[in-house]
Amino acid sequence: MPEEVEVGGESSVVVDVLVPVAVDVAYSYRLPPGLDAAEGDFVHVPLGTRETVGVVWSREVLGPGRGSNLKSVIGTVDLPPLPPRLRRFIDWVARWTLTPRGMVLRMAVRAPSHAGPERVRIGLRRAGPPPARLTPARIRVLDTLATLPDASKAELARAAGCSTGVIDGLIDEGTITPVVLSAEPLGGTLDPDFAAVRLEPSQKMAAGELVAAVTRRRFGTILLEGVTGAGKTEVYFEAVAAALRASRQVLITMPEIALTAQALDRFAARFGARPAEWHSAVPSRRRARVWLGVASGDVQIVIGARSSLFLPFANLGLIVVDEEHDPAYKQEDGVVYHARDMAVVRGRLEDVPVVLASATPALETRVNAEEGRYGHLVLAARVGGRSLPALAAINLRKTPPPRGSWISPPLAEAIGETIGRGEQVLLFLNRRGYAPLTLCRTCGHRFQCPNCSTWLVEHRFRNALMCHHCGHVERRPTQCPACGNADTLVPCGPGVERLTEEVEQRFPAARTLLLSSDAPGGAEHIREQLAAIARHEVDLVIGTQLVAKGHNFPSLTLVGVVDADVGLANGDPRAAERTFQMLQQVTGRAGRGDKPGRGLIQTWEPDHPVMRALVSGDGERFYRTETEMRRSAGLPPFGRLAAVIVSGGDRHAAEAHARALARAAVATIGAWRPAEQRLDVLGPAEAPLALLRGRHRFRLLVTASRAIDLQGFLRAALAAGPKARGDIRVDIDVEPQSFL
Ligand SMILES: Nc1ncnc2c1ncn2[C@@H]1O[C@H](COP(=O)(O)OP(=O)(O)OP(=O)(O)O)[C@@H](O)[C@H]1O
Ligand SMILES: [Zn+2]
Repeated sequence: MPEEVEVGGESSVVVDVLVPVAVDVAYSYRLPPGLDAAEGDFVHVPLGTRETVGVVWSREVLGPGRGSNLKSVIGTVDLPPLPPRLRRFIDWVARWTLTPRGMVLRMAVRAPSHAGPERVRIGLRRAGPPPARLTPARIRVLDTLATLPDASKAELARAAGCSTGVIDGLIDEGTITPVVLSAEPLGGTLDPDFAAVRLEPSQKMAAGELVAAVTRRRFGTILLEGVTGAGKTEVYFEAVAAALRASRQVLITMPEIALTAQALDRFAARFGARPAEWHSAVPSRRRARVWLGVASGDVQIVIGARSSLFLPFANLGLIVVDEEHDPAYKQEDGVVYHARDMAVVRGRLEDVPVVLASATPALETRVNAEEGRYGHLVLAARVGGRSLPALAAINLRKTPPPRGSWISPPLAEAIGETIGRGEQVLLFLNRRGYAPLTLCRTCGHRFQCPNCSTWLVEHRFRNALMCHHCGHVERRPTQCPACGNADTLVPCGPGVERLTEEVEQRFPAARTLLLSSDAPGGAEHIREQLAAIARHEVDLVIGTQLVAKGHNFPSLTLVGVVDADVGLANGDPRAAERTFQMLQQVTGRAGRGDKPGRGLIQTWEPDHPVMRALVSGDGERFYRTETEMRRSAGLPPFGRLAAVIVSGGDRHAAEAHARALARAAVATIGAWRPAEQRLDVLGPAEAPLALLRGRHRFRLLVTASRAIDLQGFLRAALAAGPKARGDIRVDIDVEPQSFL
């Protein structure tokens, strides 16, 4: 019984409990006699007519007679308390993003509610002699099983390229048998000295700085910038080793799930065991175990996607944000936050160093380093004396591809040469599917998404037209729905599927592989494919941005960028920076092994500053001009930006609300803008994606000097505006990365 509660029940303990729903306040509850809960504890509380689990955010003793009108806490929950630093982080993120605190809490506590035994896995093993009748499919299954022991039925069928029926037949004959496998361990003991690499002098210097930062145990952000293939990973692994030696936990974030998978293997090679993995594709029971292990300190290292920032580390010692420039670090739905920026905040609250690693840092990060807010370590050359790939532009105006194809003669020639030498080629096109647009040759009808203002993308393998924004799918008809003519529908423009078709026609002898995030089989399948590329079981890889970053394919010597202009056309202020980073990354996959590499960039605009910077290798100049442009326009990081997106099912209602909000915001400016400072409200304007998932969208943009309290202003402006009624929704995006 808590000591503050007198037996007579005169004074009482009141706790403020934050619940994981869309509210900002923590509700007050009375602790009934006999029950105690401290700050951070999980408790059952009544909420309206139901019961929910929340977290005690604060606790106080009230004088006699007070608090008696409050509802009581129902009971405590057997989970480790949420550490105070994580609670402060949740408060911070909520304030920064203008999200109700309960929503941020929800990201942090969703996992442990799924605790329980992990589902047993059933794997297959060879059990008896081959069957009397051996078909080609059966032989494939048995061969595949020899290399994939304990595979599940679905995995084996996919890897062997047959139906599960073939496997069932082999089970019936007793050749294969299913076995129950125990849950995978969370990760073995990591050994900081398991397989240390001999670092080169420049790596050694950088690693020394990082190790010193880990040993100091103080917050500080360090940009680790090194050209592609400079060996940055090995460098930050030294910092990880230092944290392990000091018995402190490490968080390494990756922008994409496919990258975490590859990182796990590399990690195991260096530290003797795999760290824990954390992202949406990890089964929920397993995620619950990781969450609990992180809270108890048993899990030493987590490699995860952005949501891993909200894990309850008991004893964090280091955060590494790999590929820190990657736009995928921005979460665009639910709580809208930038994981790289929030990693720096978490590091500050935990008082631990944060390492941002990239070959092409975000302009913001560069400026932070130049202005001394971040430390800056540079690896100027590739390891092992390897040279960076030689880059050249292919002017599509001068040497266009033949009609109906996408590979220009110079690129085709280079591909032929490279494969002829027994080396690998990567063709990069950042467009999923077969064709980005389908139209009727007779009447000009274009297939549009019924819910979004976008064209439907043809996916030929699935025989479907799909919307990449809302997931709408329809069958590709044989007749035009507008004019009724048969066989008049034509695909326009290339996607990776169409490019693959061309490649297979033009290089029939090459072993070709299409790597796309929407292929069936998910992360595990992609991991197998990446490994097959690294083992040189493939000559020609066609891929979207999935292959652009982080990977190390030793035999790859030619990267062809099929359409370098794709990302430049939209009105995004970061379009040039993004394109530069993406092309630098993808061409940086070439020449990482023993043979030198090259990159050929197909473009209609060879004189564009981005292409010039790439080809001349003068990234510095590009960054300088971009930085000056941002500075003179007052754009981030030299000014602040927030987008307010008003949406609703009814176009007029959404527009009217956006206008009223804009008026209220403009009327609020005066009170928030000190003399000499800039604070402006622009719009509303119809969003470029005017219709998304059936909702009409209008955007306001708020721009301000750095010194302005942008969040304070937004809060005041929203409070002064009309209440959102009906299905009208107002979403705030602080420091937007997307302007759609
Ligand atoms: N000191 C070293 N000695 C030998 N090999 C090394 C050394 N450092 C790194 N390597 C190897 O060089 C390759 C490239 O290193 P790494 O992947 O760390 O580069 P990176 O800078 O992270 O590249 P990117 O930014 O392009 O992903 C890897 O195969 C790595 O194992
Ligand atoms: Zn859609």
